[in-house]
Amino acid sequence: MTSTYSLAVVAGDGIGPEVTDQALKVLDVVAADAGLTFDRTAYDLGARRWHATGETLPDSVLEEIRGHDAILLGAVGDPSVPSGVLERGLLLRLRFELDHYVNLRPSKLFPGVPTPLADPGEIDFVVVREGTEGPYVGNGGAIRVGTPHEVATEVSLNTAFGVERVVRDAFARAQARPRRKLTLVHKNNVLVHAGHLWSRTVEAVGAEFPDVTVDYLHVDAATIFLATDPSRFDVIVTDNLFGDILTDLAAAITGGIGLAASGNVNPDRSSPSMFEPVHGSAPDIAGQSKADPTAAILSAGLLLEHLGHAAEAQRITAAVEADIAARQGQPRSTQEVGEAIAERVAAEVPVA
Ligand SMILES: NC(=O)C1=CN([C@@H]2O[C@H](COP(=O)(O)OP(=O)(O)OC[C@H]3O[C@@H](n4cnc5c(N)ncnc54)[C@H](O)[C@@H]3O)[C@@H](O)[C@H]2O)C=CC1
Ligand SMILES: CC(C)CC(=O)C(=O)O
Ligand SMILES: [Mg+2]
Repeated sequence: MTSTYSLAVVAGDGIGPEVTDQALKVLDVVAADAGLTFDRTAYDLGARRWHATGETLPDSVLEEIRGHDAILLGAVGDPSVPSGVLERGLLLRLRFELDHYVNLRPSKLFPGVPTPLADPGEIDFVVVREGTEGPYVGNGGAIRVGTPHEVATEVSLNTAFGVERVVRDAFARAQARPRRKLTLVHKNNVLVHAGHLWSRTVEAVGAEFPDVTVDYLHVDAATIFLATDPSRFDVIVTDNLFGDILTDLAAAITGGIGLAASGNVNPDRSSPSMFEPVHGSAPDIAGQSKADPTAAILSAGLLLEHLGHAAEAQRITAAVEADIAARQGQPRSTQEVGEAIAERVAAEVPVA
């Protein structure tokens, strides 16, 4: 198995660099024990570069990044930059250009984690969010801007090809899990064109996975069940926008946004997959060492798993789980949390 990987690091804005530093610290410990090498290239992309050059993601940089084995991203977006410039021009461009059509967002309630739910039950599900289509493709426009007669559209794009490939991925993931259950979340009572495409696709692909139980929820009802009965979920497959919203809620019920990891996966491996926390750049706490780096650290674990190092990924999960169990609510800095998790990983017996 390959033991040297090239890793593109896009730390980004706000708390992005703070949490990414800690993720790299933990990754280095695991890598050293496992005999893995990550040749890292840091990319200066985000608000600073935009202010200095007007660039979000130059083509040449995109091509360089494309040549790596994987990408670790912090977060993107800054109040000094018009909303959408970096989110669309950098983050979404990476996801679209690198064909990250599976946005994988696991949610697990670790023992000892405070949750706002009185009776959470066992929470362990994964959201498979479509990553390259939906309302995020920029299929819209505006006329008569700034007038009382302004008209703005943002049309959701859903293709049979795009829906089928992500649904197929979600079924495969459901089949590999003990409960083998897949829930389609959409709004097919109102968004009938896109919704019916999703429903028909789930029905057709589902015929190839007879041992996976399938159900359906409208997205509004899904939010109810995430708050009242989250243990009913195993694999959720949904579109780009619904998945974005549902996974912030999923984070909130499983200990908070500081714990939620994600992978922007290209299952075909035709380009590098990108791993990042679910959260954003959190300008309200940036530069204060208050950010929880756990989500970034767990995202590095997802990166290891994607590269075929499941045992090493599990070492990170175990160290995080132990750290969370030991948290007594006392405030710790970003660096302290990262250091504590790195120490726990180092103290574990490495897998032979
Ligand atoms: N993947 C990405 O790069 C994303 C970027 N964004 C961008 O980030 C900027 C801020 O967006 P918001 O809507 O405020 O979402 P956000 O996720 O950055 O912050 C929401 C709330 O969660 C808190 N928070 C986030 N991460 C945390 C952490 N690791 N530890 C402790 N608290 C944490 C923040 O302090 C804030 O109160 C915007 O420019 C937005 O477009 C938002 C989401 C994802
Ligand atoms: C900033 C958005 C483009 C992304 C987002 O909120 C997310 O992927 O969770
Ligand atoms: Mg989001």
